[in-house]
Amino acid sequence: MQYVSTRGDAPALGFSDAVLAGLARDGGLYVPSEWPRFSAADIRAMRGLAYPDLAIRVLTPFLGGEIAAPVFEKLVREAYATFRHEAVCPLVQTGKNTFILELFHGPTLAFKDVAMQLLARLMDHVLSERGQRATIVGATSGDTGGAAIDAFAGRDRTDIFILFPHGKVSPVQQRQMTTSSAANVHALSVEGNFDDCQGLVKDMFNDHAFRDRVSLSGVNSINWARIMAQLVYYFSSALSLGAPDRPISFTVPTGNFGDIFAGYAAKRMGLPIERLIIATNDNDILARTLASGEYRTKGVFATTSPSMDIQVSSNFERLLFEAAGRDAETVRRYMNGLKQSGAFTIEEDELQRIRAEFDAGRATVDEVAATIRATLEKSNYLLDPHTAAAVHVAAANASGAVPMVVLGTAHPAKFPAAVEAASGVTPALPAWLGGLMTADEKYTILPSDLKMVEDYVNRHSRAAR
Ligand SMILES: Cc1ncc(COP(=O)(O)O)c(C=O)c1O
Ligand SMILES: N[C@@H](CCOP(=O)(O)O)C(=O)O
Repeated sequence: MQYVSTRGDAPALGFSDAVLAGLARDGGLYVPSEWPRFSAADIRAMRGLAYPDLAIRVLTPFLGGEIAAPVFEKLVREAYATFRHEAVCPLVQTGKNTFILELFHGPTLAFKDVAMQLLARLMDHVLSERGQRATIVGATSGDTGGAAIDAFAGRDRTDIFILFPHGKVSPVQQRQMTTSSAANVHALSVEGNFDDCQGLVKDMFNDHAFRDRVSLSGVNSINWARIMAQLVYYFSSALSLGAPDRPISFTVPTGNFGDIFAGYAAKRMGLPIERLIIATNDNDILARTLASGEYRTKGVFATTSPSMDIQVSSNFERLLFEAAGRDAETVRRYMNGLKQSGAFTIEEDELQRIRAEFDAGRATVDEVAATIRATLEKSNYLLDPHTAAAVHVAAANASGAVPMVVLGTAHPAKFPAAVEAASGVTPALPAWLGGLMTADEKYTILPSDLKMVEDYVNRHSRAAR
């Protein structure tokens, strides 16, 4: 198994190199050179597997034989032992044919833990084998940062630098990034929005001299291993609802398009997914794009679901690559348009291919609040605002006959102010996170300036040469 760049101008890499590379050197994103396929019989044989065993079965084809089976099994088992629910990602029924896939039972109460706990262990393993160190950079609108810091804190082979938008994440999210006492953790509060943070991270990767000097690696969903780990829970939930003998639809609260792209990947691997529904908040660029064919950025609005306050949705590039029949030149043209004028128009046949798999909808701040309230009243289930956006969009798109699984991406206690305002209930943090809100914070405020961020990273990275 090799990994190829969506922009076609970077060398194809094996699994370990693709994981360490993060972003390809041509600015593109790595995807597998071909999608592994499971037959219906293969999928049927996965029924009843515990989550770690399922992960081993589903993910092994992506490794290209580069990680020995017993090593990979150990890393997977350790990663999911950090979760506080025996099922790892349990499925909860909230309506006649509607379900919430709870992805927030990991250490930081967000779906990011599912991939990050495995990615940190994989990177550590590859770096140890090679006797190398790496500098990790990541951009976050709130959840990726905390999950990455938890997973990488104290690891000797990596220093981690997380860029978050100053004053635009929830207090719980901020503290999950700023209260780590590990010496290898650096929380950087950037004067800008998430798109600025993500732009800085991509610019660091595209500055090849800097990239090589500090041995740069990334933990955002630009890193293929993030998407790979996230596709396992599409299998686990579909299997428990009757796959491969029954189709399932998924609605996914979407920002950077990583989580829903994992669903697309699962479908390409043979999982019978009927519809993939993109749910956005007021930052509805993806819903507008599916409706009009034009991807056009406009200002970012601050909402009650801050982790989805995104305009430049990185992983949409991976979908464009597939929709264009893996034509890297088309992707380069679209991405140049985005860089130069903040917009591009998708060719009609490619748009039709995207619409054949995906629907999209939007939930406003008021609709999110109403959904939190109504779901508590009807189903006695307390949603976080991101999951609520998806529940709202799912209701408008459900067919009734096909089970609809909504991805529950965060625990409501990460967003107590919004949840309380909507429902009157203040969700409590689990006891094991009890000290979070009183621990000392440590972070550095930086302007949204590439040179200043690179200088900071250079001075604090142990991998810098
Ligand atoms: C709670 C929550 N829901 C949804 C999303 C959107 O996921 P993605 O960026 O993979 O589309 C995020 C951020 O990634 C998030 O933190
Ligand atoms: N919503 C994310 C934004 C970064 O997304 P990623 O999946 O590319 O890491 C966040 O919470 O940080």
